[in-house]
Amino acid sequence: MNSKVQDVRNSLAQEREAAAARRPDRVEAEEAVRTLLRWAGDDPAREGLLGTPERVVRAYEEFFGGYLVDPVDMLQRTFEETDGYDEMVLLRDIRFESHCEHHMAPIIGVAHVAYFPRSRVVGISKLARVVQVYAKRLQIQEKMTAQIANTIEAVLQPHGVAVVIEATHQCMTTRGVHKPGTSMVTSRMLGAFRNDPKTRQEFLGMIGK
Ligand SMILES: Nc1nc2c(ncn2[C@@H]2O[C@H](COP(=O)(O)OP(=O)(O)OP(=O)(O)O)[C@@H](O)[C@H]2O)c(=O)[nH]1
Ligand SMILES: [Zn+2]
Repeated sequence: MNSKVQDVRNSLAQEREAAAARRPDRVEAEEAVRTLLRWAGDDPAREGLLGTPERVVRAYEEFFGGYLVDPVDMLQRTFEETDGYDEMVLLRDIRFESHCEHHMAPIIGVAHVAYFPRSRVVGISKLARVVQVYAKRLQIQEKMTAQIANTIEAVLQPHGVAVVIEATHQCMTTRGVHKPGTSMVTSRMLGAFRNDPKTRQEFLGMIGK
């Protein structure tokens, strides 16, 4: 395993350990939901809300399940019999749901992920899985974009990686500044996508930009 991958792995393992140490138990988490229900002005003891803390805690396990998964593991199985395929591989319109770390409001959008294989290719679903792992955490879009690209680069060591994310932030559309219809676009280009304008153009053309 190369040292970049080892670095990514070590820091992820440390994050997971720290997260496990901080993690409250389920009873404590459910109590926190009751507190928020009272903060919203409602009565957690009324019939309709009795099961809500348990449901919210389960929903959180789903929304934030990405902390427990190692994205490096997902990219370990690669295939070498490609008959010399050395063009771009692009997975377009990977829909994702995330949550912003400022308001814990949904971020909903699509990611486009491309890479230029060196000698090995990865199962295409794994690119979508990497997006999903980083989405299922509290995020800002810039960081999520960089994490996806950096992980693919570190593990596959391709000639280049490009990630573009377009998303709607509900903290901007349903509260605060209230601007429905806005979307945020971020990109991270590495290797050939950063250095070669033609490659970058080809990629942007393929995702309709
Ligand atoms: N750069 C970036 N900003 C984000 C992202 N998600 C949410 N934000 C912004 O984070 C900022 C947090 O700003 P604050 O002023 O601390 O929070 P606030 O008082 O709730 O601000 P408003 O949303 O303007 O009401 C807001 O401008 C959000 O729009 C993201 O993924 N990237
Ligand atoms: Zn927000």
